[in-house]
Amino acid sequence: DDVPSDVPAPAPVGAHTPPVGPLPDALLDDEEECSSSGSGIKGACDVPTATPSLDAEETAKPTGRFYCSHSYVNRHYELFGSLPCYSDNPYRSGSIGDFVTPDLSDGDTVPVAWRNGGKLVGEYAALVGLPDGLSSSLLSLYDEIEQPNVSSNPAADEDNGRFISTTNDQLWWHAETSGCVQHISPGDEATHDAFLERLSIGHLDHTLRSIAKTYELETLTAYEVSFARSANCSSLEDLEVQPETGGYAYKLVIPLSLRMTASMVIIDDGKDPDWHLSRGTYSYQSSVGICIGDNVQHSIFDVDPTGLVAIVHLAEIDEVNAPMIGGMVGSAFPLHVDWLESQIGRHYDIKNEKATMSQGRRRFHLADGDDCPDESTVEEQCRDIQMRVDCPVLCNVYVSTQTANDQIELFFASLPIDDECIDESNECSDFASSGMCMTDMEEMIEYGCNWSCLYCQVPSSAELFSLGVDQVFEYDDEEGLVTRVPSHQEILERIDQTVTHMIGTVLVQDDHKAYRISCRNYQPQCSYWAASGWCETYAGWMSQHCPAACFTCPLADHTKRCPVDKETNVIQPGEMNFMYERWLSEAGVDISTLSLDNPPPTSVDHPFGKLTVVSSPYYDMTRLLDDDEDEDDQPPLPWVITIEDFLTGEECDVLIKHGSELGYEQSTQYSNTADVGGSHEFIESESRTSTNTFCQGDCDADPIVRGVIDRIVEMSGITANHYEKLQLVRYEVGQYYKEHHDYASAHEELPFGPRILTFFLYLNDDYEGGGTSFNYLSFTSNPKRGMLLAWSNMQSDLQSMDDWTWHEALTVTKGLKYGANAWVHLRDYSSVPDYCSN
Ligand SMILES: O=C(O)CCC(=O)C(=O)O
Ligand SMILES: [Fe+2]
Repeated sequence: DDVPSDVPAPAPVGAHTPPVGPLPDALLDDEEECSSSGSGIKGACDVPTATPSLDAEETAKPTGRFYCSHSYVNRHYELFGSLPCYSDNPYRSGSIGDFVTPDLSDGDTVPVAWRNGGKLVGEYAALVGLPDGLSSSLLSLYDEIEQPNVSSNPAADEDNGRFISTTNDQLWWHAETSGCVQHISPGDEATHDAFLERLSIGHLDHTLRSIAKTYELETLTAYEVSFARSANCSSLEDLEVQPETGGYAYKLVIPLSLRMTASMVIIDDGKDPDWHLSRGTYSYQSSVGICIGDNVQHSIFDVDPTGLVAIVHLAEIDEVNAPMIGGMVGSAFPLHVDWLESQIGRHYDIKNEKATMSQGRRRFHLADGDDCPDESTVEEQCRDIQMRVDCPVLCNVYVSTQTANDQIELFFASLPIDDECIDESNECSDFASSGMCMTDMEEMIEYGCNWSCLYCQVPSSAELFSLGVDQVFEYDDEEGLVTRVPSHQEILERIDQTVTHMIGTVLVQDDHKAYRISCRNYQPQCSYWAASGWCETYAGWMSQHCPAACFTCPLADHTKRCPVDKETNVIQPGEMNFMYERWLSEAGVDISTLSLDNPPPTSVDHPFGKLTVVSSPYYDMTRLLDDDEDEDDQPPLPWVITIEDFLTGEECDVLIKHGSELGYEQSTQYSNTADVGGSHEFIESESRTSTNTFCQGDCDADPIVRGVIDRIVEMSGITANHYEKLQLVRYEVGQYYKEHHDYASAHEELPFGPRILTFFLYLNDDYEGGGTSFNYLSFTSNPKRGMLLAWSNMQSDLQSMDDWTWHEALTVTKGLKYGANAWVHLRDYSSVPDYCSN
């Protein structure tokens, strides 16, 4: 064998420290001849045998057909050694020469570079010895894409690629890139995963580790993968340039099915119009891949219509290069920057098992933009790359949050099936979705709702369990509340910790039983906020909206989060009527003599205005009852009273003015059904078509408004902290508020308690219709500007709502109606935080 045995070796990676400094002169020499014969793998010229010596570069003077020299470099241009290349490139005349590789075994990584006129080119390229199983593992995957489909229907071009759905539920994107190369890349993340799984079967992690060592990278992530076919290439057309990432992004090309003639060119820059003539080519060998890095122009060219390679894009992803890589949208799997960042530090594990896949890939949760099309047109529209970037969830590009539940599902799957765990009533799922598993655990157990409530000793239902809504990475912090923006990594860690908390505590510990259905993330930004410290800063609010991310499941229950203190009730049972009786006595009526036989007068002068008794417990109710109704079954009649001129005209005008300034909005109604977390919604409803606003800010601070509130306080004897802000209402012609009650049972469980009284104020009267009608009391008010209408919403015993005081605001038939509600609560209202208010 003519080949000197001391040709510099592809030394085991990391086995030496490369010398630093300028290139030795010897390497700047011009072409040298290859020394004749031998039995190299190329047949034409012997390939130097690899040996681990680094001292012999000067003696490595290949002769014969080797005519250029090239160097091993790392990414700092430090010299490792040199290898000859040979001159008789059969396809290109005038090229400097082809690179010749030694035999590489699995894990050997040889950084390579051509040298041209003393200049090193192709700075970040390396040959990589591949594990034996890798090609066959990937080929088997390619076979599953129904090859005939690929080869008989070449896709037109990049923009007109097409999706191929395979029988095993994979989705591939098949497009022809410039020239003659067809790319077949995963069309969704599940397929992407399948590809990575095959890579891991082939021990890709081992290869990646070698590459990472060669380039002195901490980590490598296989962020994009595809198959490439060189179909009908007749010239060097498929020129690509790796982006400039400072040495952190690479692509590894793995030969799968090639003839000896299939080649790849690597060149230095695109400035030379004859670039393809100026640099050498590299011919593939079966178990050697080529890793191409920054700024390296390269191309598959020519001659092998069946040529097939796999391309694995690798990067040490960080905040700097993620946007650069992410900017190169161009496959069916758009490289969203957020997605890339979320893969930081991810590496393929050495184990072949699927279970270790989680080591290699970060589950990623991305939200769709606002303008995504509806489902029906998705298939067509999602062929557009931009659409796939903008609507990744809709287009099924990235893993949806549901799969953050993978671990949870595994957890459930690992549990024994508990046959005892059943529902004994069909109503259980409704109970569960209304939050009763949390608030009424004893009843739910009695009903036998163990399954729906996940109460079983071993909660064996992944189906019902949820971490809540999809989590996102972005938060538009308009109010500037976030003091520290969390990194994606931190957000993902928070999601992981949430899963761990669920599996380790919530789903297994008895004291968390009640919260298994309700402990969720109710907002998409929960993990973001939690990672930024909000569980501490905004503890109460977060425990309502994000109990899962804050690990505060028991506080999902508002009775725990917002305790009710009945000791602070402003009136005691039986005292409800005292207020009205005091009014009468203030108007000179002797209330001690009042009885059914001696009812109060219907009209008296009160210091605050002309007082009319519309209804009182001393009035006869029989006229209000149907024939079949018995008086004894009915609660006593309530007090309903009007006081004319309670407000001055000026006060009315000021309130109307403030209402207009604040802006009236479509009114809502309070929903009595709680969501799973025990919160109640305000819903727009057909039964309330008017608009309203709340008197806050300038309105509430206005001395004239304060005067009105002081008067109501004096009149009621209940201090201002028990009132909601005045609700200013406005009805246009045709608007109304259908029969309803101001009492809301859900308020009983809230810190401020139910609305015991309503003071309704009429602010104008230049309209028609619009009276307030109490159908059970056969009374409809006759609106007068400045008039107060006062009634009780609860019976005097404070045990239940007063059914007599259902009421409605009749349709306004002409003009505009303005009014105001002052609602009085049983307990303090003003200091109750928002997160305890519904
Ligand atoms: O506008 C009215 O007359 C009554 C309004 C009312 O009942 C309410 O807003 O709750
Ligand atoms: Fe009302």
